[in-house]
Amino acid sequence: MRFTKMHGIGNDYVYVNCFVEKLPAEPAIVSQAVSHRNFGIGSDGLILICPSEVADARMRMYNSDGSESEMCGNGLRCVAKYVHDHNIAKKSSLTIETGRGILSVDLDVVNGKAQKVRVNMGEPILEAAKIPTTLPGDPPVNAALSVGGREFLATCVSMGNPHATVYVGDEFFTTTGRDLVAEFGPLIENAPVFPRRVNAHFVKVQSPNEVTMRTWERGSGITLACGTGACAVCVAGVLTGLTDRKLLAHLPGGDLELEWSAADNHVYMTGPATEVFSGEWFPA
Ligand SMILES: N[C@@H](CCC[C@H](N)C(=O)O)C(=O)O
Repeated sequence: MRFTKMHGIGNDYVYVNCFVEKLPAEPAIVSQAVSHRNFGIGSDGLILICPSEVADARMRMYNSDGSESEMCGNGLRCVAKYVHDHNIAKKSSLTIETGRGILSVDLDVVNGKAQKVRVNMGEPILEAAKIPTTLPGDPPVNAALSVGGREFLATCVSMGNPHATVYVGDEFFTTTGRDLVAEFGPLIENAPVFPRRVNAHFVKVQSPNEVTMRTWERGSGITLACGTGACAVCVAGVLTGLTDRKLLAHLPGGDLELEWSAADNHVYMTGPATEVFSGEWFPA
């Protein structure tokens, strides 16, 4: 199976061009196999770039545990770059069909290659039942969430996929010794109040326009970045009153620029997309 390895600020996926390539097995099985960092290619999951009847291309994304997600922000920027750079649609404005509908993307093209990508991520989903979560509130803002003997205040948003943001102190950003994101991330992901699990974001506010965040992703664990997560953190910051509508998010793999627009209620995400290498994978 021919593939291309790409990443958005370190959130790395194996991309397969399904305009020309056929998967050798079910995507869930392929995702688990290729994602393995020792026995596979090594990635946070698998992303399929497929033909679409309603957009320039369609994205399907699978986490490293094989589960399919509705959306992937870093993946979407990479899909747009691939569609442009590999001549599927040589346009600087593209539409991509995702699990949450058709999203539009603008590319910053330098020497014929897309570098920075701006995505209109659509409106955040704020009804608890649609996120989905059983925490109180539409949406739940600073809702009490007790896991592993610790109390968090969770603000929940869906960007097509479910996110919970908790504001924490410096102890969650030290990775030597006890890693609290590795400890509490899976407990939040699998808490019974999230019937379809959740992506968990641990956030420190630096200023009204700047945060530092670490993520435990549903189905993939700790990643270097989460694009939909950064969008959800932008929305959570406005809902809690902790940050403004325009936000610079520092993630372990790099920075993303976010805006929750008051004009159209859509969230905009801007960041880089990088192609690393292409190859051929031989299924066992
Ligand atoms: N890394 C992604 C999100 C990938 C999907 C997520 N783990 C889920 O299951 O919802 C991003 O950049 O948004």
